[in-house]
Amino acid sequence: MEFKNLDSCTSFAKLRNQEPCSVKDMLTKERIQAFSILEGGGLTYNYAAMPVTEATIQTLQELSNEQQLIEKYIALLNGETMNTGENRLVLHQLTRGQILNPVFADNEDKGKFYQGQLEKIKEFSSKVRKGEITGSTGKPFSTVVQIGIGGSDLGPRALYLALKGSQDEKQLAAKFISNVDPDDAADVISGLDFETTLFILVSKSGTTLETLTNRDLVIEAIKASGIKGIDPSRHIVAVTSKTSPLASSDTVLDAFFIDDYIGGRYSSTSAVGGVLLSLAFGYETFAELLQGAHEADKMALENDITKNAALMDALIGVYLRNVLALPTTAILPYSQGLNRFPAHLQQVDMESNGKHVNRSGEKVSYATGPVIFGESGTNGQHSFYQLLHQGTDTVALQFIGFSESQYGKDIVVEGSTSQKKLNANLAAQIVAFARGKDDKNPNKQFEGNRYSSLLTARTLNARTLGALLAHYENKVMFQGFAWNLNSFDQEGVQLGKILAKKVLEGCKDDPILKAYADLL
Ligand SMILES: O=P(O)(O)OC[C@H]1O[C@H](O)[C@H](O)[C@@H](O)[C@@H]1O
Repeated sequence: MEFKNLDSCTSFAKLRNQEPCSVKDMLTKERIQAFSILEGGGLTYNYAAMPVTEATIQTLQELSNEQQLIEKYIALLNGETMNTGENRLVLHQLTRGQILNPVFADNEDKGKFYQGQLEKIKEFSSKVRKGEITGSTGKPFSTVVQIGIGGSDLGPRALYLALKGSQDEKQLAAKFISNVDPDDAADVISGLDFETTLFILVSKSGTTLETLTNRDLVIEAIKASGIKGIDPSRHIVAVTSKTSPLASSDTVLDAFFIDDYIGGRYSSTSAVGGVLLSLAFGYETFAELLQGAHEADKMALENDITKNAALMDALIGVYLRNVLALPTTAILPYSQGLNRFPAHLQQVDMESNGKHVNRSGEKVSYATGPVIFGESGTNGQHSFYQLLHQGTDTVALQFIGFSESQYGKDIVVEGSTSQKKLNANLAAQIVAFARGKDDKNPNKQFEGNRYSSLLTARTLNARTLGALLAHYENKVMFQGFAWNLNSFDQEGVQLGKILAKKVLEGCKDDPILKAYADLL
């Protein structure tokens, strides 16, 4: 396997020399049908409104071959040390099922280890949901609160919100405490009945300041509640690494484990998301989510880019970033359930590929990960779409849509249901962005040629959600390979943490830090 920079690829030079095309006149019914890829898990990726021709696609295929994107994915699945910065394997796909060879590390079969944790989650969540495991005063649990930050919060939270509307059976309510701002915890705690609340303390490292602080805050609040006989340790479970300080703690009801080979932002399909989702919706729902993700992971092995949605999305993304020089990507789900999904993808994408050096630590001379932002539609239309339509920057657009709503509670107003109105808006936006509109008045002129892709499924459920999650994780992975980055470490978040510690220690010898600290 060869690791080389994007700008040393002959296929990339070829791509740059091709005449860019405009989607303005290209969008036809035939193209919409043809430029579509079935992804596992009931998901379809459509790239008809992306500025690519058959020639572009051919060259992107050459780039995929030249950068050995599939070979690198295979190596990752087979347990090669792809996270070179931290000298770790990268095994999040294995949390949803084994695809290739068994992977051995730390003297164990890692697939079996993750499976073992799943079994444990299944049993525990079932007992809690049946009331066989209760709080310390004997009442069954009815609420779970996840305490965690970054990958231990964003993914699980986004997935929980996405599935809340697709379940009609018994649900345990879930809430989240992440920020070290005490108002976050205070707000959540104020509405809780501690006797029926189970806290899930999630920290892979077991050392994250925010999470440990919030744990202590919660324990103090439980103690201060004055509830007779309440024991905080019977209301907390931990999700962490076996070696973390939280694991050895006798202050928790139970502990579930992940390991160093699951990056925080890729941990939603491990115990980090599994405990919460299984408690809230039942283990079967979590298993369906894993199944959807596993199906998409398997599809991502396809060499032919016209049959591999995540790979195609990744390569078109590279084209937009490195040939058309677009700095930003907007994630636009036309689904209220996905309203925190863009926030999760910000971490997945920007923490993975927001890097300026390659795997060998050399500075690269091309653009890497884009800025990601997003909001659910149609809300976003009434906010930032003005810039998307008529601003001076072209933003790469990624729409997500579903034919059916989750709750199915809908009425016909003026001849159409709300779901129809939602999807009519989505279709209209894609066409408006691509085609634009001529007008004599420059203020009302839409240039068009603004590119978008569309991920669709019949409805947002556990399986399609799992596939959607895997789609983006795999897209980011392929882009990291194409850019020759290590997408699996995150050194860039360290400096601020270290300086914050210095501030807490009294700033010692740094007058600038002290000046800022004194402002607050
Ligand atoms: O799960 P934890 O070890 O508490 O880590 C929580 C978060 O901390 C760091 O800031 C990392 O940048 C994130 O990738 C991680 O998800």
